[in-house]
Amino acid sequence: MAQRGTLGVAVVGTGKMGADHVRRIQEVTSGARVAAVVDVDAERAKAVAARADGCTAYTDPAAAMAAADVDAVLIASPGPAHEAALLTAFEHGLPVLCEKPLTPDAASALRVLEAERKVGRRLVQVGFMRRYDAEYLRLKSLLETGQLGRPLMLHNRHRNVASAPDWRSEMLINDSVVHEMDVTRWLLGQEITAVTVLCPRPSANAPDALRDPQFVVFETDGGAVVDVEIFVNCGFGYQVQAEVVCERGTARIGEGHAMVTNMAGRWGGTIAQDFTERFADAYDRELQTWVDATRADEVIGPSVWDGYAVAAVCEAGVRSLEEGGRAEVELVERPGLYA
Ligand SMILES: NC(=O)c1ccc[n+]([C@@H]2O[C@H](COP(=O)([O-])OP(=O)(O)OC[C@H]3O[C@@H](n4cnc5c(N)ncnc54)[C@H](O)[C@@H]3O)[C@@H](O)[C@H]2O)c1
Ligand SMILES: O[C@H]1[C@H](O)[C@@H](O)[C@H](O)[C@@H](O)[C@H]1O
Repeated sequence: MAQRGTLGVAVVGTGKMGADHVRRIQEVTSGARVAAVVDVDAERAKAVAARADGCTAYTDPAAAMAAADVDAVLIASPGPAHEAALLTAFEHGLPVLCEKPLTPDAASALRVLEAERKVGRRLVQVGFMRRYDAEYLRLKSLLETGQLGRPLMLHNRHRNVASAPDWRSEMLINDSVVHEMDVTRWLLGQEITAVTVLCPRPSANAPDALRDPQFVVFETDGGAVVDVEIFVNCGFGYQVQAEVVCERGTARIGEGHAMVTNMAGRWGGTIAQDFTERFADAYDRELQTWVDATRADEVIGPSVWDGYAVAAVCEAGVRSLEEGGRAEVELVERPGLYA
């Protein structure tokens, strides 16, 4: 099939991620241009539009998606605004790269799933960027060789320097552990069936009433047990680490030892401070993959089913956090479109 010409992308939401994706499309990605930006904050949209040649600023996503020079949509507005933007994109038959989460809860994710099924073909790639990170890709390839035997356990650490002052305890699950939910399903090829959240004494550095850190345990339908330490006010850096324990060996990523320095009687290195630094390559690869696939009229990568399944796991996680104990995950039957 002939490849489409340069893809005109509308970026919806021009905050931290949206503005970074606009820069990426302009400076890093080939085969795409920013045709439109949308933000409910008109001044912000205008300021970001001014950085891209021939880009129009909008405040209404529907108006941008109706524009003749828009061929695809990148959604980087806050999670609660994703459903409306996705449904509008479906009305126009536009392919979408939607930042995580697909939507903030399983019911709305299911509505998006039903709407995409009505369209009759996949349109959405969900922005679970860790699937494009070089270290995670190496880990996945190693597991696929079968050399290590079957995976039994997966240990994860996910640390952020500091949370925003308005963070609530469930956001550690919905905004952060959401990535380990996707990574678990993708790396192991198994669904998560139950979640247990344990809360140690909160760090004195966490804002008032925030239960930080949390220790989250997943059980999977393949019999694996997965743990996640999530600590969003660790103070010292941004760290994402994973170790898979298999029958014949283990494999660990995320040590961040790309460069080790020796100086003044000490050895060491630096720790990334933020996800835009740690996952810069992953975001670049994610976006280029989406552009290339879209230009070839294909949709690959994390699907609406993945977004829905993770939303259901998040709900179980929040139930366990709020009510204590182990919460089971309920999923509808997987439709053929996502087989
Ligand atoms: N993949 C990752 O690692 C990663 C990292 C950070 C954020 N995210 C996700 O990216 C999305 C955006 O996060 P952010 O940190 O950039 O947020 P942000 O608050 O910095 O920016 C959001 C922007 O969207 C605008 N907005 C709000 N409602 C809108 C609507 N209905 N239509 C258009 N614009 C609207 C806001 O005015 C703001 O400019 C979220 O879904 C978030 O979870 C993903
Ligand atoms: O929204 C961000 C983002 O998703 C990061 O990738 C994650 O590490 C953070 O914990 C979260 O707050």
